Amino acid sequence: MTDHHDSQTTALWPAPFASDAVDATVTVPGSKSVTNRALILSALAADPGWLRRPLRSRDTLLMADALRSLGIGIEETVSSSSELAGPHSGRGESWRVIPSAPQAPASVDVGNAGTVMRFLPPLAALAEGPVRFDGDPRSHERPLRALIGALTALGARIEDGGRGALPLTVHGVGSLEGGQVEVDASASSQFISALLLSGPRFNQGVEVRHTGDVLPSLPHIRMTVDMLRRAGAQVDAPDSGGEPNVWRVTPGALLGRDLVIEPDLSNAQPFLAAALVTGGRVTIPDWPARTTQPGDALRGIFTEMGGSCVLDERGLTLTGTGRVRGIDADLSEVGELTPGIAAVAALAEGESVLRGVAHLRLHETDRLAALTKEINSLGGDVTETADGLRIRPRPLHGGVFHTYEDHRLATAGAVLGLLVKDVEVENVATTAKTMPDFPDLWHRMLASEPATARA
Ligand SMILES: O=C(O)C1=C[C@@H](OP(=O)(O)O)[C@@H](O)[C@H](O)C1
Ligand SMILES: C=C(OP(=O)(O)O)C(=O)O
Repeated sequence: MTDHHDSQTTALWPAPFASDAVDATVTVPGSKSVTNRALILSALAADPGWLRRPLRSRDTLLMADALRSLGIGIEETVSSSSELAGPHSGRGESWRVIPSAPQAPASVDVGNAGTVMRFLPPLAALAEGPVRFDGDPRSHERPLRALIGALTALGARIEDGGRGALPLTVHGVGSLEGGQVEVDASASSQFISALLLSGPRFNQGVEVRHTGDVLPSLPHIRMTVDMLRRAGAQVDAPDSGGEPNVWRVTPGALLGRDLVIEPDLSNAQPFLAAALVTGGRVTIPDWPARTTQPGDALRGIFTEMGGSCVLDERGLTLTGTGRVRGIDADLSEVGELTPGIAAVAALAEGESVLRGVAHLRLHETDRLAALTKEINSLGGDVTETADGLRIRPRPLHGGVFHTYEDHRLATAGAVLGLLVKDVEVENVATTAKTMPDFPDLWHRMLASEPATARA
């Protein structure tokens, strides 16, 4: 939770107050997690592939730029064809990825993207020469030690000054031996996803054994396994009859694919929350019938908190009654949903306890400390527990909601502002990490125009 004082980060956005129940259709942009996995898998493929309707945000542009600096071709095309854009979106963007062996020397800016700082070092180990990684000040504090240790055990040489963190340099020799490795991924599931994604290209493939006592964000590991299999990789996983806590990827070529990126269901959260807390109705088009995205759990969570959900050919529609119930929930599988759930819980009728999310202290900011401080500064009653938050609703008042360069803090502040007059969200532009159009989509939702994001 560091404070920043330049003019952009201190700019205040008056969060719109909802004088009526919202009633809107909101097309949300593509999934960050799917886009960045698709970029890695296409970069490692044997032939060119396409990403249709990729997310274009800070995290995905950083990934694309990093891959380009490693010699991978990524061409962006915009088409007005409604076929590519989908029925609800006016434009369609496609990225064509032309794979090649990763080139060094290269330099990678990871920003504050967990997916870039974790998924790219294993791929960089396949280059011949040094690849330097650095990023925002916060990236130096985010966990990386267990991944550095695992990659070193698999044959990579990594120079990190013993910090176990960024900045670091991966010195590749053109290939990586791979094989069996142990990793404690209790700080981030992304360590496991990182090793698996490049695993098909290691000489011996990879067998990853998680040794920690907890493992967060399991759906994100399932997403990795699912996308690897769709790209032609052979993967054994605990879910498909394998040993618990062990994942195995066989060496082999990956297919270049033509992939339509699903909407980001975690970024649908603030819009669904708006329907819930105002007693309105919001439809998110193109909600997938089957998905590994953790945001799909919102259907159950927001139903338990008082909404009702219908998934049909129009997409997912959440209808609220205006009454919001507190919840006692283990969010370890869906940690990235915590800030949005905390905002709704602060507006509920009863107490909430959110558990299983101690690792959020090492996300974009210390999310448990930030949510506690900011909701309490508006008059709330939030206390941190060892692994989460206890939230007792109180009448809230306006004030500045600081966001600590965390996109999900900014969207949580916007949800509070719907029911609390005069909330000002500091640095709403930080939503650009995963949803640059957020302020526009939010205003359009409130104006009850069907809102359309850049696809
Ligand atoms: O693999 C991914 O795409 C992600 C995994 C999760 O990370 P952690 O396991 O570090 O929480 C999640 O919070 C993050 O937003 C995206
Ligand atoms: C934790 C998150 O991001 P990252 O990919 O940077 O870990 C998030 O988006 O909530």
